[in-house]
Amino acid sequence: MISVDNVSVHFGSKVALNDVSFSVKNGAITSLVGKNGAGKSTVINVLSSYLPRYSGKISKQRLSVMPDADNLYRDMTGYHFLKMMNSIKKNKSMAQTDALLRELGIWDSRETKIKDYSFGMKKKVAFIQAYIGKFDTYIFDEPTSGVDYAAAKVMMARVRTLAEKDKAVLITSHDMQEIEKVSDSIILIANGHINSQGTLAEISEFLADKKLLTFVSLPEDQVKLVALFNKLGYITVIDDQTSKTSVKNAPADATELLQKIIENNITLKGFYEELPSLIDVMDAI
Ligand SMILES: Nc1ncnc2c1ncn2[C@@H]1O[C@H](COP(=O)(O)OP(=O)(O)OP(=O)(O)O)[C@@H](O)[C@H]1O
Repeated sequence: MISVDNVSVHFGSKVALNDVSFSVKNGAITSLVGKNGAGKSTVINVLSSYLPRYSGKISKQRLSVMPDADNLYRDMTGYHFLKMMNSIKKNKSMAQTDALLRELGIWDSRETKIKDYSFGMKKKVAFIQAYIGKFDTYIFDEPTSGVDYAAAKVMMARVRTLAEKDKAVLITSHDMQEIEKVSDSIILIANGHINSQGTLAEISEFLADKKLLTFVSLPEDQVKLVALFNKLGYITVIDDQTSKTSVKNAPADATELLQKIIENNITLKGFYEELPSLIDVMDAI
């Protein structure tokens, strides 16, 4: 668990974080999302104690932080470095490290010096270093940037395992689709302020006009369905290839609308709500 209350950070006259409050709960993946310069690294640096000067209150438990890929021991081999970290973290065996090296596809390069690794290979070593050991809270700053798709999937599955073990996990990423997929809670940061924190449904509430309620009808019923929606004053988006009709200004409770559809003898194959995407949210803040 991390609890950040009214934290501010100044770099000279520049206010990097302005009265920031949020929490990172156990058993969940929390993502910190914001544009370049929003304040994500400053949050992580202050949590990791790299920035000792701040005002406000931070409560945290034993923390493991993924290091910067360029801050690893350059002259050691990946394996030598991880063996050293494994022993510092008092792990009894290398089993977990070996498994991760294999899963992330760098087992065969383990005896190569870190300075001769590609950026993505360094990120993998940095991820493993943060992952091994027993901590309460884990911070992964852009773990998958520059990492191949297969390895990024492995990383995110491993991050999920930590949350399932009731650890608190904070990650950052510029990959909005990845964030949407993995996050239990999203913290939106903009210009050093926390804009909002919650699930995608919660943080996108202000974009209610972008929410769509989509109905899948029999192809022959679509014209009737569209006519009904128009009669009821709804704005529709029609896809006649898939027989999907979406309603833009749908009510929060669709019960009455469904009753009207049934009364008009229209057969539905399904209906579902489409939330605004995280990209829509980012575009709007
Ligand atoms: N050491 C520093 N000295 C002065 N200003 C700084 C320093 N570090 C960060 N800043 C400023 O603080 C603000 C927040 O920067 P930060 O690095 O936290 O952003 P970020 O969200 O991590 O961005 P990115 O996505 O580009 O990594 C920016 O305006 C940046 O210019």
